Amino acid sequence: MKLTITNLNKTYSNGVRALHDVSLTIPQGMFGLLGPNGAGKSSLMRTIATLQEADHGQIVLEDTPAGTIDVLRQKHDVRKLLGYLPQEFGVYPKVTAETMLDHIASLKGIANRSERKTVVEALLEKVNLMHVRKKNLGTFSGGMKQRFGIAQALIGNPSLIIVDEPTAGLDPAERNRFHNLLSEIGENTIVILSTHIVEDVTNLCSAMAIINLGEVIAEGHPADLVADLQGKIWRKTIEKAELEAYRNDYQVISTQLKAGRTQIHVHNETQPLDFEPVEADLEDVYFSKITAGKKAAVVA
Ligand SMILES: Nc1ncnc2c1ncn2[C@@H]1O[C@H](COP(=O)(O)OP(=O)(O)OP(=O)(O)O)[C@@H](O)[C@H]1O
Repeated sequence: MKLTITNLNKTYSNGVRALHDVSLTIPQGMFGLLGPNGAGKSSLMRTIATLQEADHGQIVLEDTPAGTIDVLRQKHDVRKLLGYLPQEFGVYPKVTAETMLDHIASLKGIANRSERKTVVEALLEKVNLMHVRKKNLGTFSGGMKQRFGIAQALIGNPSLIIVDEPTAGLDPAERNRFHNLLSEIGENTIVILSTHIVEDVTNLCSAMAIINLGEVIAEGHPADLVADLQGKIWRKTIEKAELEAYRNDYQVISTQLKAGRTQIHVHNETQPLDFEPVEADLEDVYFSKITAGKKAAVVA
């Protein structure tokens, strides 16, 4: 399977251009869509999930059991293959996990009661919620709700799974548990993970894109994007008051407070005076792409 997005555009009625000529090729496996708040990630996820219309452009899902699917037109066919965990996943607080999953399974077309029971129990085991299956969803922690969310997304063995910012607000242990869960999802599946957390992509994704202000600003394998940046990231500890001057002279991609002083990373082809080299990581890739965009925006 392969998902190909071509020149997708969306401008909301208030004039916000959320997607601008977005073109992406998303292969099987875990794909990370990384971008800051407001970048357009949810708009793109909702469009792929057939929940909102694009103004123009194309999305095609190839090599599915049902052949090639035109996502923007064959919505019903997409929904049969789709598992979706939206950013705002509301749960009915007074319903138990087991009852809610059973209900969603029946909505997804599993009509046979005992088959539903088997499916629901297997999923509750998988997301480690079997012991709380009789508890009301309103009593669940953020992490438990997200694990419940992934359980409902997995009903019916979807081959296209979209999870929109699933780890925002989770503590490190829950995030780790969620990562393990996602990484267990089958290999014959496309999983699109939308996030603003670089670590999510570092840990999980074999392919990725960075989106900002509705545009794709980088695409590729995380390791290749990091390799492209090696030898171009430099570090220096400065006084906070000097920051503005450094910003004027260099592409400062990130700042970090260390023992009351400020450590900056800059992106530069050659070593600036008094800076030391840094081994680049995906965070440097992300910030160098995002700040390059910002600089261009300021100049324009
Ligand atoms: N229904 C809407 N009507 C008008 N503007 C919208 C609507 N939905 C989103 N936007 C705007 O479109 C832009 C992209 O929003 P979107 O939610 O797709 O971004 P995002 O990357 O998912 O960000 P976040 O992480 O904050 O959810 C933002 O400027 C947002 O305010």
